[in-house]
Amino acid sequence: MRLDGVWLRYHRHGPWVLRQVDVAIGPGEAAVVLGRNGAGKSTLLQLAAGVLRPSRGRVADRPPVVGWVPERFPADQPFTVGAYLSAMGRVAGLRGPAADRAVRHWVERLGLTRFHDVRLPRLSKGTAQKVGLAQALLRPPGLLVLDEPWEGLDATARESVPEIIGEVLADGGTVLVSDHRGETVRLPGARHLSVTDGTVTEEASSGGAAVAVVELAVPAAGLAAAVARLRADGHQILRVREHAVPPPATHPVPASAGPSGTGGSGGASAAGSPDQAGAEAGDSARPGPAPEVAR
Ligand SMILES: Nc1ncnc2c1ncn2[C@@H]1O[C@H](COP(=O)(O)OP(=O)(O)OP(=O)(O)O)[C@@H](O)[C@H]1O
Repeated sequence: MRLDGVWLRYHRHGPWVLRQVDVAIGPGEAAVVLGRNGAGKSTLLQLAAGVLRPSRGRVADRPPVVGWVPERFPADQPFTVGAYLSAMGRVAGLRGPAADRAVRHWVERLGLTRFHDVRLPRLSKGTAQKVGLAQALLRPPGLLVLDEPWEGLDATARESVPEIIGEVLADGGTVLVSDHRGETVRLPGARHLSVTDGTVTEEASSGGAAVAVVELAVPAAGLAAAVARLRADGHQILRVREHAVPPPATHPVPASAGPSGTGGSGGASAAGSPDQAGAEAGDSARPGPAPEVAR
């Protein structure tokens, strides 16, 4: 699918949120949309999914089946989980046994069985998010668009998101996912699109490229915000640890200083243990003593 010269503003005389966006993502490709809060990530995703229409330009070659997972599942609806998913299956064009099978499959896979007869407004945020994920997958999507899919999910469900994305890609689907926390380190093959000042640029993939490890100290009270900001800027958080007193400052090591200075092993360890990332980010960022956390 392609966004050709797409511009978007929400009101006729309002500010442009996105300007001249030209992006093409092919079958079997995943792209992660990065950017600060309010940068325009959700807007870009909604344009791709067809929830919003461009003010200028066009979206072309959108696959016929689109799975759309909004950042916040609209749980204020008087249906049970089972009834809602069955209805969404019908909306997606599934009929009879095919709809029942799809609902059963995703309810079981996402651990929703015991919530089948529970009404949506009574669900916790995380469980409601899983229902939002399930409805997008009832028919195998040619395009899966996920807005911050990790938000509010429990650890098990978080693990299943990259798995599900991998399956959609393996079936030739296209995946677009926004991530202000940098959790998409779990999608190593994905392209990275950065939204800044209304424009979208593609970041060079760091796959295979040398990385450097920078140690920095931040005030404990501002840890969560600092971690979020660094991730939003596309940096990988390898580890967070607490110090009773600020550690002594060290000087930057020149890139030519050899393996211990270039951080080659740090990059490898980040790639080797990314699954710890984010699941505990909120925990490690809370005030109070925290164990050393690998990320
Ligand atoms: N329905 C709307 N009407 C008017 N302005 C909107 C609307 N939705 C979003 N905006 C504005 O568009 C800009 C981009 O918002 P968007 O939600 O796309 O950002 P985002 O990068 O997804 O942010 P976040 O990470 O906080 O979800 C913001 O300035 C926001 O206030």
